[in-house]
Formats: sequence, structure tokens, C-alpha cells
Amino acid sequence: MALLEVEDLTVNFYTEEGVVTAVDDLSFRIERGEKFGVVGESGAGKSVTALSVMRLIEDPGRIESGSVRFDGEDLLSMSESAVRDVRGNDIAMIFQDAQTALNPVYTVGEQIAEAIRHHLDYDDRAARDRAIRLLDDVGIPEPAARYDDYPHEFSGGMQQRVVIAMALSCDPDLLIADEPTTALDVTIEAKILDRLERLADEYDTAIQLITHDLGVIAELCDRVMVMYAGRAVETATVEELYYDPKHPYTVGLMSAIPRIGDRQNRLQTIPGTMPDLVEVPSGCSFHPRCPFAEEVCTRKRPPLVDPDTGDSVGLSDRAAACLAYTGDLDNELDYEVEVKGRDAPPDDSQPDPRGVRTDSEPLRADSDPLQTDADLLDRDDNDDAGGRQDG
Ligand SMILES: Nc1ncnc2c1ncn2[C@@H]1O[C@H](COP(=O)(O)OP(=O)(O)OP(=O)(O)O)[C@@H](O)[C@H]1O
Repeated sequence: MALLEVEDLTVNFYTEEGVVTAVDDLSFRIERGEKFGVVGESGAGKSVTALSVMRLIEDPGRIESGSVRFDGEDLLSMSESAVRDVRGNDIAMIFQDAQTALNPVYTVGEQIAEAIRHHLDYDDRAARDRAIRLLDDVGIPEPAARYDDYPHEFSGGMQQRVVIAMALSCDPDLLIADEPTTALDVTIEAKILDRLERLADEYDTAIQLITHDLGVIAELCDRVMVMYAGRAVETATVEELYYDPKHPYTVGLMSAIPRIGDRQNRLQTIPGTMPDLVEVPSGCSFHPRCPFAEEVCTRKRPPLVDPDTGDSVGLSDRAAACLAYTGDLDNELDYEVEVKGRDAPPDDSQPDPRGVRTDSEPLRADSDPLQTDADLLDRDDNDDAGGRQDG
């Protein structure tokens, strides 16, 4: 049995502008201990998917249909108190902004110890010891001394480490991380992702990592789901996705990364923006932005199929939702993906995609206006030194 099985999930928001279908008939599965990435541009429905799994969708949103089975039990039909037990004990969630997750009036140690006492029924001494060990695990230097510091005495990167410690404090089976490193400097981001990966292995925790950045996916994940306008457009292992992407949107996301491009230079950036979800384009919702779109794409919605056979697929299988794979297009998709790693691959074997990241700039889709180099340069984070911030 998979750890998490989401089937046919549909979530609407009832806004003044109309009904927004933020998640549209979405299905996916996460195995125990698996690191599962969810990637897509802003508005793809990634966060709403995560909040639905935690059953945290609030007005004007509504989970219309589908099931979310965690360890075999459907979270959507559980009582509110049973779901509260699952949250924190079995599923933990961390967000981009560490500051909002930490209470400024308590020391970080007290906050972690409180979570441990609450969920694991430890006494004060045992909770304190476990909190210090967790601070050490996430890479806080001198954890026993830092236990008594307040959140504002930590840099942004160190605060996010504290949040990770708190999330792991109850040994959850699933950690949902929504853009956990987006607000951080890229070097600190790499360190935190590395630490997260090691801890997930050590604690045997599965991760659902939400990001707009394919480089972050390469760093951490085993399998990926690419989302567009509330739907999955491609699912694959990280290796498959990087070396042989099947959906034009995935190719477009990768082409925003300078070293991966296509022959005609047509997909260097994805033209246009995510559609208004009140009026999603007919047929394939990506068709207005797709360089390969044909007339049929404007009227026929592509199902997720096995790109090799065109057959329907199971929840964990390699799949793409493009009419190129159902025999509906007159022409073939014409692109070429070139991945240049630091080390040239021996003969015809493929390099590790994680190696791609190390040769110069980190892989980062530069189409996100929120994430500019200037932004990153402005942030003075003392994470490297692990020291306290001035002031
Ligand atoms: N509280 C809300 N009220 C109305 N619409 C909402 C609300 N929350 C989300 N939506 C709609 O759901 C869509 C998907 O949002 P979601 O936050 O899941 O996207 P995302 O892929 O996580 O993007 P981002 O990276 O910007 O968070 C949004 O475009 C928005 O239209």
C-alpha cells in the first residue's frame, strides 16, 4: 500500500470573478520514504493540492470530489479531530516563510520541545534532549546553547532549519515542504536541501516537495509531477524528466534553464502566462502557449497516457498529457534536449542530473519575477557562519 494516494481530486474556489478550479481531477501517489516533487509555475495548483492533503482548504474553497488516502484511510471522510491527529503526528508541513511558523515570544528550543511533548507524550527532560538532538541534526551549531535563543536571533537560513527540526520532531511519515528554500540564498538553499535529503533518509520520511524550480527537484527528488492549470501534465522519475521530457510544457520549463535548450531555439522561454483559471482554455489548457499546438489541441483535452504506447496509466507510471501521444497530432513534437553535466558522460551512459547543478550557476527557472538575482544579492544571510544576526 502506498503512503499517500490522491485520486480524482478536484478543488474549486468560489470567487466574485467566478468558479476557479485550482485542482482539476488530479491523481498521484507517494510511496513510503519517497521524495516526490511537484513543479509548475505560479498558479498551477501546487499549494492547493498540498493544503487539500492536509485538509486545510478554507472558504471560499471547497474540495469537490476525490479521495486522499493516507496509510489506507481517506482523510477527506475522517472527523476533524482524527485529521488533527494525523497533522503533526503523521504529516507535517513547512512553508517558504520560516518566520510565520515560529512564535517570536518563545525560544526555539521551547517551541520544538512543546511540539514533542504534545505529540509524543515525553516529559520535560526527554523533550528537551530530543529538541537539542534535532537542532543538531538540522545543522545548528552549539545546539544546547542555541536552545534558549529566540527566533529573531537566528538568520533566515537557520530559522528554516529550526522549522525543519520542528516538523521532524514527531517523526512524521510525510513531510510536505512548500517552497521551503525559495526565500533563501542559493548556497544556503543547497545546504538545506542536502540536509533535508539526509534527514528524510535517516528518519524514513517521505517528502512532497513543492517548487517552481526544476533545479531544486533535481537536487532532492526521486519522482516528479509537473502541474499546469490544476492538472498533472507529466509524471516521471527525475532522470526520465531531465533526459527525456515528454510534455512541451516540461520542455519549456527546462528551457528557462540556459544549458538545456532545443535546436530551433523556440522553447527558450515559455511565451505567455498561466491562464486565468476561471476561464481555462478549451482542449489542452497549454495550447495557447504551445509551439506544437494544432487545431485539435483547441478542442480535445489530452488524457495522461504512457508516452510510448498511448495507453492509460497507473498512479505511479511515467505519463504525459499531450495529444502527440494519442495519435491526434499531424506532426511530431520537434525538440531536442541537451544536458551538459560537469563531467562528460562515458560513452552513451547518462550523467547524474544532480551533477548538472554543480558546474556553474544553479539550475533555476528565471521566469519567476519573484526570484531575481538582485533579490538574492540583497539578502545577507549568516547561515554559513551559523552565527547570530547582529542587532
Ligand atoms: N484563497 C483563495 N481564493 C481564491 N482563489 C484561490 C485561493 N487560493 C488559491 N486560489 C486559486 O488557486 C490557484 C492555484 O493556487 P496555488 O496556490 O495552488 O498555486 P501554486 O501552484 O502553489 O502557485 P504559487 O507558487 O504561486 O503558490 C490560484 O491561481 C488561485 O486562482
